[in-house]
Amino acid sequence: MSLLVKICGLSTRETLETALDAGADMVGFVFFPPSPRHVSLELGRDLGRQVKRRALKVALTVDADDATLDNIMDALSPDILQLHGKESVARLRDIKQRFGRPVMKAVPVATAADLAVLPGYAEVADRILFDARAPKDATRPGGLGAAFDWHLLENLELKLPYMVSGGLDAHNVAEAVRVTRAGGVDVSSGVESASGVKDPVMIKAFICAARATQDASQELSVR
Ligand SMILES: O=C(O)c1ccccc1NCC(=O)[C@H](O)[C@H](O)COP(=O)(O)O
Repeated sequence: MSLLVKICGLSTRETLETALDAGADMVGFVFFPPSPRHVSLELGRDLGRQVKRRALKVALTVDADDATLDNIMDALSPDILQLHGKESVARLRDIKQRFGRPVMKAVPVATAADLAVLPGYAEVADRILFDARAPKDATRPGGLGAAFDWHLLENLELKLPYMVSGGLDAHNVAEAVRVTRAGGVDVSSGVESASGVKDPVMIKAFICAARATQDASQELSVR
């Protein structure tokens, strides 16, 4: 199974095209106004049309209500709903039933105790995104460019696919994959020249570095 690469927080046609051309498997759009990467429904509709099924469209929300999700579904028609707030297992079940899309639940990680929520989410979510737990005074629950201790996932046994995120960049993504054995990687800050400003060169470098981890593991497996 090849490594899934997600570029999150895309908000311009140019950088979206760069991510698609470079082979991103998932492109994430943030619908959370306090974020520097927030996209309006109109922009989300426009960027969504540009994807043209070249990658999976991921709508990222934080504790969004049904009306908000309805509007996002209409504008973007996302392939995956990424829930990055305090959504309960029951809320996940409700969202899946109501909107009929796969759900990726973000799980904030700071200590091993944070993994206690996994059994409940694993019953409903389609995928887990491990991210660094945001500081208490943070203005948003993710996209902060901070890594967590990947060794907390070293012995993880999870029956559903998971991605690792939080402070990744072209230089550390290989180590993150090696330690966590994640089937996917997700990045936002690590491909930006400034907060919310995606950098095409950094996007290409990240995807290249992520793909190289596959080549390395395939070489090992054929030896
Ligand atoms: O990216 C944001 O601004 C954001 C805002 C609110 C909730 C989640 C957010 N991002 C979630 C993501 O999926 C990020 O890619 C993930 O947290 C990793 O971000 P980074 O550490 O900046 O690479």
